[in-house]
Amino acid sequence: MKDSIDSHKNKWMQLPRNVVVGHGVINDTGKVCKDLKLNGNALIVTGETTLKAAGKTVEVCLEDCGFNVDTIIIKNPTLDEIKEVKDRAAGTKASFLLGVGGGKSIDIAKLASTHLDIPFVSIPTAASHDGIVSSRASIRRDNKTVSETAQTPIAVIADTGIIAAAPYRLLAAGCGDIISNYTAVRDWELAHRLRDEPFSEYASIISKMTAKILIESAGAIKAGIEESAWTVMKALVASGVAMSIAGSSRPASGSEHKFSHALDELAPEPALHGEQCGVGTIMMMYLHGGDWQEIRTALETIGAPTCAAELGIKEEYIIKALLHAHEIRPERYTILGAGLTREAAEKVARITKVI
Ligand SMILES: NC(=O)c1ccc[n+]([C@@H]2O[C@H](COP(=O)([O-])OP(=O)(O)OC[C@H]3O[C@@H](n4cnc5c(N)ncnc54)[C@H](O)[C@@H]3O)[C@@H](O)[C@H]2O)c1
Ligand SMILES: O=P(O)(O)OC[C@@H](O)CO
Ligand SMILES: [Zn+2]
Repeated sequence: MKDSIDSHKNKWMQLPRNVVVGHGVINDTGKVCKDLKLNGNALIVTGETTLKAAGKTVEVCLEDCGFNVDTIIIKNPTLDEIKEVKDRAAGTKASFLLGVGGGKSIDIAKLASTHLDIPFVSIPTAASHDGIVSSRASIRRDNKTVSETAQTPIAVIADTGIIAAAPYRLLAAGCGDIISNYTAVRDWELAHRLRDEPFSEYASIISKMTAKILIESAGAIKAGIEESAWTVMKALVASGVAMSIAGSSRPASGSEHKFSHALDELAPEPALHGEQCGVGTIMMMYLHGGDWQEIRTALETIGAPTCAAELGIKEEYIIKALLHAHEIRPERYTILGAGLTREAAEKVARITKVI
């Protein structure tokens, strides 16, 4: 039989099996793991703060359900720390990992479990990033941020009580990470048109719609309100699913993420990932000729930073990051093209009131 073009098509999409969101659901961690037929030894990957916020509770829940539990404290998603987690998991014969914390704990657990070929459960303690369900891990390699393919968590347990009690700055940062989908999709469309890059209509629509719903809900996102944690968590899950459908971070990461990654490399004290991406979105939307004021107003309404001073980053680093952003993942084509001139970088930052 003659092969048709369609018979060559092959796509592998990974999505989580259980997504459990709600007040107090952290107490169901053991039950969720049993439901997934996980057993044996568990390794919790968490940070110092998030151990107190949720890691200890996860430990107790798992032990109550008969699991042997070990915990490792991590700081940054570097190759060294990922190796430490893998060695510890091998030493304790862990049969699954749990990432409990912000984006860094989750990315480390995600990538280490992928390398070990064991399942991983994602337990976010803050709605600060959209890596909660994605099949990507953003890690540091030679002081550069790289995006690696990783497995999707087998389950997500998002306790809105814990997330709402976390510092509000984290929730506002998560909104910045979602709003950045607007420019990420515009960049992707551009790369599709100019470079014939593969493009997923479904992933792009989910990604844009998620940002749109969040912008429309901006006025209702407030500190200490659990409903706000729900709204942002739903958006982060949807954005992660868009990345899993695309099989890349393209629907959620474009020129604004390059700007944020450049700040991570250049600024002495970078701000939160989502905060930097939000500010980057204002400027990249200006470059795209879109409604950058809408982005700025939404971030302002939410209480997320919109300028260098609010990020706590000196203006010179904003310009440096704009000048170097295109060098980050050069294979990912965006509106930054081959780079901005200093004059253009200063102009975009001034017009959009970032500096
Ligand atoms: N894999 C992906 O698809 C993806 C998507 C978006 C972001 N990321 C990555 O995620 C990271 C950003 O995530 P992040 O902003 O959460 O960073 P993070 O993990 O460093 O967390 C930020 C801070 O919040 C604190 N924190 C978290 N929960 C808390 C709580 N309940 N109470 C008090 N403090 C709490 C942490 O201790 C930390 O100091 C970056 O490395 C970024 O590249 C990955
Ligand atoms: O691939 P990167 O640029 O790390 O992006 C992943 C994530 O930050 C998207 O919100
Ligand atoms: Zn991001």
